Amino acid sequence: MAALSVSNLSKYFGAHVGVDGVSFDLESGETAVVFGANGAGKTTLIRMLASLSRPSEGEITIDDDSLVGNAAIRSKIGVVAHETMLYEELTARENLRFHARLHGVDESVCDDLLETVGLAARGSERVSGFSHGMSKRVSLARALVHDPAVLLFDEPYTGLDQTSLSRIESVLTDLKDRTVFASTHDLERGFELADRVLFLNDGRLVGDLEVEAIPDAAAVEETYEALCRGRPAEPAVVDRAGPADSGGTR
Ligand SMILES: Nc1ncnc2c1ncn2[C@@H]1O[C@H](COP(=O)(O)OP(=O)(O)OP(=O)(O)O)[C@@H](O)[C@H]1O
Repeated sequence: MAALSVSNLSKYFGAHVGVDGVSFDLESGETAVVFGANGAGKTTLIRMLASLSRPSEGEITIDDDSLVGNAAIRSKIGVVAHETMLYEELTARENLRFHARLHGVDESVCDDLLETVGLAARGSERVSGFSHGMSKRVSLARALVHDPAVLLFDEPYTGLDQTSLSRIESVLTDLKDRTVFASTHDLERGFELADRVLFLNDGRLVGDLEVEAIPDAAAVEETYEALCRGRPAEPAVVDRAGPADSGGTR
């Protein structure tokens, strides 16, 4: 049974297609990184998985239960989105405790998580005074409060100071037993983190490769370009998504 299953998922913005017939399964404990050019559909895809946006078509299941419109299943997901979605006037600890109460979780996990993201000493400070990197770390801690089966992270490494970057990188590395789905432009770090790399182009999944099929981080871009041209990448790789022009129905 796949931990996260996405079937023929599409999102239309009027006549414009943001995500087009995307399908993939993630096994429990797998980390997948989605890579694609600007406008390829990464954020749109993650927002649908995070229930922040309703799919136009298709299905998302977590442990075989349908996600859309199902609050109980939504709680199996932790989300770090572009917007940190924190309460700016609350302290870091209060933000985490609020989330713990929402999910009926023992609040004692909050201090452990602040420690995990390197903010134990700043827990009593209001988030409004935090840098972008610190807010992102609080957002990551909050996403983990309810011990979700699946963590979604949109652009974990973008716009961060070095301290936040190293800390987030190390937390994600330590989450290796969890199912993680992240988008990134950071090929080097994304490659280090991933078991699987999904390639999006113009909303379509043009490749879905085990990381072992890609020689190194430098080859990710080259692989992407080959897949966008509709060719199998070199060296020979398994492209489970099929040819680039196989999309969903409209
Ligand atoms: N709310 C919206 N209304 C209309 N079009 C949208 C909306 N959100 C996204 N799009 C379009 O959908 C496509 C996919 O956008 P998306 O933001 O998901 O791409 P992305 O891969 O995350 O890009 P980036 O790397 O720049 O963040 C783009 O063409 C974008 O302009």
